[in-house]
Amino acid sequence: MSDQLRAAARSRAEGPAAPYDALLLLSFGGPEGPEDVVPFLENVTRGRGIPRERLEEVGQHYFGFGGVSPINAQNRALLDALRKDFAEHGLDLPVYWGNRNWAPYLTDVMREMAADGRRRIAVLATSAYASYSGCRQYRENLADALAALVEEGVEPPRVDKLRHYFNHPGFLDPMIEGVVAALGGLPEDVRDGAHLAFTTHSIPTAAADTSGPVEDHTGGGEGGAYVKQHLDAARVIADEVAVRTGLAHPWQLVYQSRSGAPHIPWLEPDICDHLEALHAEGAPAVVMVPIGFVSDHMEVLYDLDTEATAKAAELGLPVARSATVGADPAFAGAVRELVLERAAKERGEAAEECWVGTLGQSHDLCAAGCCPGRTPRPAAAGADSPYA
Ligand SMILES: CC1=C(CCC(=O)O)c2cc3nc(cc4[nH]c(cc5[nH]c(cc1n2)c(C)c5CCC(=O)O)c(CCC(=O)O)c4C)C(CCC(=O)O)=C3C
Ligand SMILES: [Fe+2]
Repeated sequence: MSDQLRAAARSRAEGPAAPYDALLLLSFGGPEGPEDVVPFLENVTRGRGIPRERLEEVGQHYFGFGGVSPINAQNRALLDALRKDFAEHGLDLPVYWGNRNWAPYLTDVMREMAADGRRRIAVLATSAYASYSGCRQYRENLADALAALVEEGVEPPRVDKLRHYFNHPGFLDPMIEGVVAALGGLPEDVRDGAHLAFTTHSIPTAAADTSGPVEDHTGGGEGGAYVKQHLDAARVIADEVAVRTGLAHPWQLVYQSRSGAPHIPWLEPDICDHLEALHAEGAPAVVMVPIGFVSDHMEVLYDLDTEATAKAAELGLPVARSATVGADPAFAGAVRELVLERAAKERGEAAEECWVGTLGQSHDLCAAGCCPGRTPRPAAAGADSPYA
């Protein structure tokens, strides 16, 4: 009997997600009250050289929201959406949730999964693009969690990280809808001339240059896979919005939420400087499109909805901010497709590719040297993983 036949039989017997027996939603985490803010920021910035003043400033963003980050509520809503979508599609796959920087902590959830008998886990990170912060750092966190289990004498489950989904239609469709809706919410006299400002997290240009697989690395701050992937997603959204509205809105990729020391170059321009420049050249309105983020967390609610929106008001420039995917059913469906696609491949079956834009389907397994950190550390779920 061919391997292909055997795999198909196994999928029928064990379910379409086989060999996976669980999905783990892996996210950033955030404080749930004022007393959590400082320890959370210490978790995030341990050993990362963020200036004290920047930390105090960011702490104020959280205190301004009662010390509660919106990110955990967003992830709970996504968990519900995933469970609902899986149930509706007859996919019997338990979904767990763990974070890098706050409870429920990844290591605790991994221990719980092992105790529940989960042996082969598909991992969805709440970051759609390649970069150290958005990919390898999560893989290092997975390695740390597996190491903790080994230390405790627990057999570590196998973890596979699902591919980057920046160019998956289920990630882009809700944002296309969102931009069309945001344009519709602008005053009629400025709507047609509105610019689209696609925005994402700034990262050090050195990290951008070495983002993605080694063959995508660039020099001189040109941006590597991180910038390329964002440009690809932005172009798909802008083109589709043009089809939907019948107007080609001018667009640009810009950055936000810079931290780090001022003498270290980070990706620019900043969204606030961009709003100023657009205003100076006579743009009548701007839609800020947070393509770099999966949900309405603090980077979106503070840096865009509070800070950049205040900047625009000061300039007298009408702005709107379009929706992130959050718990949109289309995104939940995309996650299901990503799990089933990878499961099929792991069974040795052919899986249909699903992507839009020009870059093609992202790799399943990060090769050695992908998105390196400043100091080499063990990372799971990649070709250089010390785990099975
Ligand atoms: C690429 C990227 C994403 C997108 C991909 C992804 O989502 O993973 C992201 C997401 C997020 N970043 C977040 C929060 C923070 N990020 C910080 C610091 C940093 N982020 C960086 C990069 C990214 N960050 C970098 C290079 C630093 C410098 C320090 C370092 O090199 O590690 C700091 C320290 C203070 C500051 O300087 O801002 C905080 C508090 C939250 C939670 C929000 C909430 O609570 O709702 C989320 C989702
Ligand atoms: Fe961040």
